[in-house]
Amino acid sequence: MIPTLDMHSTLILSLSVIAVVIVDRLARKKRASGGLPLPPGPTGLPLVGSLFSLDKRDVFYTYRDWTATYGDMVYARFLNEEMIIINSEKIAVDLLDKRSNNYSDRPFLAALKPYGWGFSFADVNYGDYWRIRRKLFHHTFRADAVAKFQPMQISKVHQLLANILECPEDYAAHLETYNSCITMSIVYGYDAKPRDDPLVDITSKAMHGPLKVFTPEGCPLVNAFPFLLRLPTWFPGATLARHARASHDNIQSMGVAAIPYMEKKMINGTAVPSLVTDMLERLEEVEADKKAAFEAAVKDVMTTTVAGASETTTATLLVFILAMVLHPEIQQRAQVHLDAVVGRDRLPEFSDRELLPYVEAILIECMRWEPVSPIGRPHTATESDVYEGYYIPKGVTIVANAWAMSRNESAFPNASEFKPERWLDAEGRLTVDGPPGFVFGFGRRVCPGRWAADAGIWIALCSLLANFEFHKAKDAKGREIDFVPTFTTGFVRMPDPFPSRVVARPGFDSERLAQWVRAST
Ligand code: HEM
Repeated sequence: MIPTLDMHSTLILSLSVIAVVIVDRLARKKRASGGLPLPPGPTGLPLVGSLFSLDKRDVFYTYRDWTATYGDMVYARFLNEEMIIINSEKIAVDLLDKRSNNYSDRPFLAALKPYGWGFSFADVNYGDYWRIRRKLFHHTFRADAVAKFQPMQISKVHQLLANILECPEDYAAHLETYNSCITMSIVYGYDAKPRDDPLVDITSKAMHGPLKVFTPEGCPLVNAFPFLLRLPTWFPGATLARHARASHDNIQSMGVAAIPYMEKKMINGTAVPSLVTDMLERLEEVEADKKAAFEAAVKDVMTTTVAGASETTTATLLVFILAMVLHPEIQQRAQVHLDAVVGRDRLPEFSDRELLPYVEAILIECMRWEPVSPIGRPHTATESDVYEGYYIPKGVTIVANAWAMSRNESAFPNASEFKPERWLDAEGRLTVDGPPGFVFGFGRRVCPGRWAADAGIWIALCSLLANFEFHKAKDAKGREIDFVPTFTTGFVRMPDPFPSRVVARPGFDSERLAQWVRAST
């Protein structure tokens, strides 16, 4: 949510400037469209467009509701930003996947650099600058490279189980620590403490908050009034500038926090394989005059990785716990499967995965049921285009509404229900080989961290199910507390805290865990 802005005095002046810009842009578009119509959409108000029609918390509801009136591809304007919202997976695939040479760019975000997020290759324009960074990232995170992280992911899962045994009510914080520890290990080879680790804390502080300004309703506002980001922080009403400065400082601290650790490890020869060591090996092959650019790209990749991984995986595991609390029968059924395959005298391993289709279906259904990235990341059209007779203007922001796609009743009957069986045939075999495409985005910008994410989520989900039960919390009279789930807002959406109880399954305690861990190493 955008911080409340004290900007009435500047608003009128700025609106008149925008009015000129809008009139000019619309006139140009009319001329360039060759008479073809824009996709249908709400008319909106003069100047502000449809900005005030959006759901205050979750814009994807409004976007989806527009489908009933305007169809699956909706054109809307927010201030001077034009947007095409895609509510169907087929259209998203047709445009963002099949015509990815035209739809791989990102829209301009005025807040990006002032907030300290200039490092993020997830947000830069499509071109060589992005390509170099994505290639470096891919080198460490491609499907056939991530298996090398499995032993580390297993050991972090053991820590997660120990943390939850010790303090079950703090499971959300333990999940966040689990994911941060994995990311720190992959990026820096850093062995984070299971609790209160300084580097994890710095990272968490840097990641929380700024994501909320990079929202579809936030961006047009900030893009239209970029000077608000640059006001002196002492200026009355300079809330946005203060937020930006704080975020910038936090990102700076995060960027340098791991360096002393890495230097020490390098000097004494104890650095473990990581993205950084991978990159340093490659640095040796880089020509002298290109080394500085390569190092800059590596720094961007490191920080983007930490950012990309920061909330998404935790959010998915929280959705899983929510689903288990709401559906005890599904939880029990999964535990029967787990007990049959893993037994009750060891911890789950990656090699169990193929034998656990029901657990796999739970994971896929978690990702479909409440997509943690409900509107993905915006793309933009590099050149004007035509789709099914509609004109798509160059530079228009394209939003693929994953949440609407997850609610497609013809693909997912009773879509708002959590039903792992939708991914299984009558014999209990999986009918798909992964979550639906909209979960991880589209085309050349599709999430490149999905294989690492998938492994980290699967082993945690499986280990938690095998060893804990998830229930609704009880009131003073011992009755279960019913609740309606609510979710955070922003690019990453996760369940708000809900009344729950996590208890170890019979026979599982710290002694047993220590025994199993010893036996598995
Ligand atoms: C459940 C977990 C995750 C989900 C649901 C998710 C989802 C997404 C989505 C929807 C996008 C935008 C795709 C598009 O533009 O169409 C994205 C981009 C990205 N993700 Fe993920 N992600 C997850 C985990 C991760 C992890 C663990 C990492 C890092 C290790 C990561 C790194 C990135 C990066 C770097 C991009 C930007 C790609 C680019 O612009 O070229 N993600 N992710």
